[in-house]
Amino acid sequence: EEGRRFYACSACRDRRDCNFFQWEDEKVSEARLAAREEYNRSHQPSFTHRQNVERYENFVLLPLSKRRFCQECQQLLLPAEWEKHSDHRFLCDISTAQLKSPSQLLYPLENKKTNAQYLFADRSCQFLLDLIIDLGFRQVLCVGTPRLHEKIQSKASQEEDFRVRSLLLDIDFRYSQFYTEDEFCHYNMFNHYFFGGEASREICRKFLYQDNGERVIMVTDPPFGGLVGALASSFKKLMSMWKKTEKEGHNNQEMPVFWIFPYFFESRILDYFPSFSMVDYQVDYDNHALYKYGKTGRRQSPVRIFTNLTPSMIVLPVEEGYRFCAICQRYVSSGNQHCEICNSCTSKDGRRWKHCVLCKKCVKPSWFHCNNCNCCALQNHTCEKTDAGCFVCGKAGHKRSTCPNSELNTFIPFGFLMKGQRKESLHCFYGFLSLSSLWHLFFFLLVSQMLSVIWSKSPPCKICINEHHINYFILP
Ligand SMILES: C[S@@+](CC[C@H](N)C(=O)[O-])C[C@H]1O[C@@H](n2cnc3c(N)ncnc32)[C@H](O)[C@@H]1O
Ligand SMILES: [Zn+2]
Ligand SMILES: [Zn+2]
Ligand SMILES: [Zn+2]
Ligand SMILES: [Zn+2]
Ligand SMILES: [Zn+2]
Repeated sequence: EEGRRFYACSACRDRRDCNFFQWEDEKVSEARLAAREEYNRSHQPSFTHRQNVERYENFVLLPLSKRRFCQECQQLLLPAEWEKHSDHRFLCDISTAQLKSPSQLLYPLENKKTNAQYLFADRSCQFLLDLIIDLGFRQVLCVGTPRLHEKIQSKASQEEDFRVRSLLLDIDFRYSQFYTEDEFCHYNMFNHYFFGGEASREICRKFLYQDNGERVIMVTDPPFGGLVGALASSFKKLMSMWKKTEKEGHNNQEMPVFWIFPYFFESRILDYFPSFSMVDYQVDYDNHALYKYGKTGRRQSPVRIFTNLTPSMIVLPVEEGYRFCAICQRYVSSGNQHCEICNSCTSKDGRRWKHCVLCKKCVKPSWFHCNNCNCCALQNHTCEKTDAGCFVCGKAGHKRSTCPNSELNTFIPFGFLMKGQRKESLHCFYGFLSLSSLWHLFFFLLVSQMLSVIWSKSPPCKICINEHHINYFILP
């Protein structure tokens, strides 16, 4: 049952996007190392960040009629380069306003697991910025939040008395065409890696040190398919970078953080950050199909803000139906009723939850208590027989939801077993494959036949929002 440890690409997390693979204890031959180096050299972006900054400086000097953007290469073009892109689709007359909104100009890399670029709807982006300003923050470290960064940057360049500054850390190198080295660092948030080396890390460190780090907040919105553990480890490193600033008298403080993530990851995030709590605010996006329309006709989003700031400080818009619960001392969504027995506003998804006396907790409105399973579940669920053992590891005495071995045996396509994947991956397609019994293999073949028919029309996974699989398990 022991897994074998290996290295793979943390940024892509899909072998179709990046096939790097190496056993932990593998000896790699000189020839293979050289081939790898060569591959890396030939796959560098065509321009460095520095070159891109210089190109941008030249670009803004051009008259409107000479400003082109190649949509196929996702690149600003200087007149000398037009020829090379003549049979590509391109945009003309790129205005200063367009240059200040790169997230509108660039197409979102949303199909790839790697980027999962879901951009904030303006309503949510404005809400975040207003909140940040009202809380008195002046430096915003934007980790994978290009749209928030862009809003801050363009306000700062237009309004003289706007004092907020921001630095974007993101894996999407296309942004290096629009921002200087002080405004954008090419960064992998799954392993805390600065592609620009020590100089780039130093820019980040300096940014966190401004004002003695007193008014810094980090706002991050990672791809939802990513491992919480890997993200948490990187965020802890960023937080400890901040902690090293010499702040008088508050050495035990944590850097304030907004981590934007779906509500069903709450327990995973709290495992790593016990000081965090979930805010009821529903974060909206422009470009994904995840939303369901609620009874009120308003879109319901499962995405929330997790923060280490005191909940009562996070004021949510009353005009959108949020209200303050005086007992819980926090703003909650309109449907979230205070339960007298739990003594808390217990809803996680915005709907009104109901209390189950037998489970001793509040549950989703669509759930009923099942005497077989001894817990609440959907009416038409299939009972998990306790004597059949756990769904994940097969051992008796617990169910898959509490399986202590669920980190094991997660199957990665093309035949590699990976240890270290955690429970949250189990809801996904690949996690499904991991359950290594023949029965599951058979069932998988059956389902994949069905899937191939409906594949093109299949909705995104309700849980992690990736589009290429459907969730099979609904987490409790
Ligand atoms: C869910 S989107 C969030 C965008 C945000 N809602 C906004 O509108 O500004 C995820 C962002 O993280 C970035 N990203 C994806 N993988 C990353 C990685 N390994 N390291 C750093 N950034 C990454 C993407 O390029 C994208 O900008
Ligand atoms: Zn082109
Ligand atoms: Zn309450
Ligand atoms: Zn209750
Ligand atoms: Zn119950
Ligand atoms: Zn049951």
